[in-house]
Amino acid sequence: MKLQVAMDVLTTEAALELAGKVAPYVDILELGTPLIKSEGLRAVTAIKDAHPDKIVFADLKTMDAGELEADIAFSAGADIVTVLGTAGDSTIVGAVKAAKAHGKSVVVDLIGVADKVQRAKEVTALGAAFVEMHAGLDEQAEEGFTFQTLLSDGEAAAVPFSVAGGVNVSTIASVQQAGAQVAVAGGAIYSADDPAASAAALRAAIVA
Ligand SMILES: O=C(CO)[C@H](O)[C@H](O)COP(=O)(O)O
Repeated sequence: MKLQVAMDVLTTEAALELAGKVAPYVDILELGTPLIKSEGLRAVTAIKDAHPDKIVFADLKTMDAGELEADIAFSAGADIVTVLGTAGDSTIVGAVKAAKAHGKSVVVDLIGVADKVQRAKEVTALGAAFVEMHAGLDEQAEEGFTFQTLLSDGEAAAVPFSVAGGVNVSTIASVQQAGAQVAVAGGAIYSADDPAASAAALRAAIVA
């Protein structure tokens, strides 16, 4: 299982500093949606230039203009972009078309999708490399939220998936046991007093 850090920071400088600390322990460097909205795709280029050996993930959360948005992010250096599962099929197909043209990948983020299992199957058939079983920051704060649902949905969908939203050193083993290809950790790393130590602990919890 790969480890992805979600860099939900607001400046390119902060992202470069964080990536510099945690890169030895992670496989995928994610530029979070707030970072891309704040800094634009220049931040993607800066991270790829600094870490050409890492997979760079641009969390665009595209909802429309799939081909165009994916194309500009791949041109800026992204290896993976996200499209929302709530988008129409034509938006996902457009992003997949851009990915094929660049030799890159699309991940479909299932945040806010009521039936994640069904949509995961549909978007995989449309060409998504994998789906993200994702509970956003707001959903995590809602009463009744259970992390376990993300895992059971991933298992039930039986397609390649990542898990995002509440991954930490206590939960990462369950993510791997559920069969996820990627565990995404944001706050558990960037909010830690020592992000490198936190990333190292998450890496150590993954069974090779
Ligand atoms: O994409 C996101 C929010 O939309 C976050 O990056 C993702 O949910 C990570 O969450 P956490 O900080 O709980 O690990």
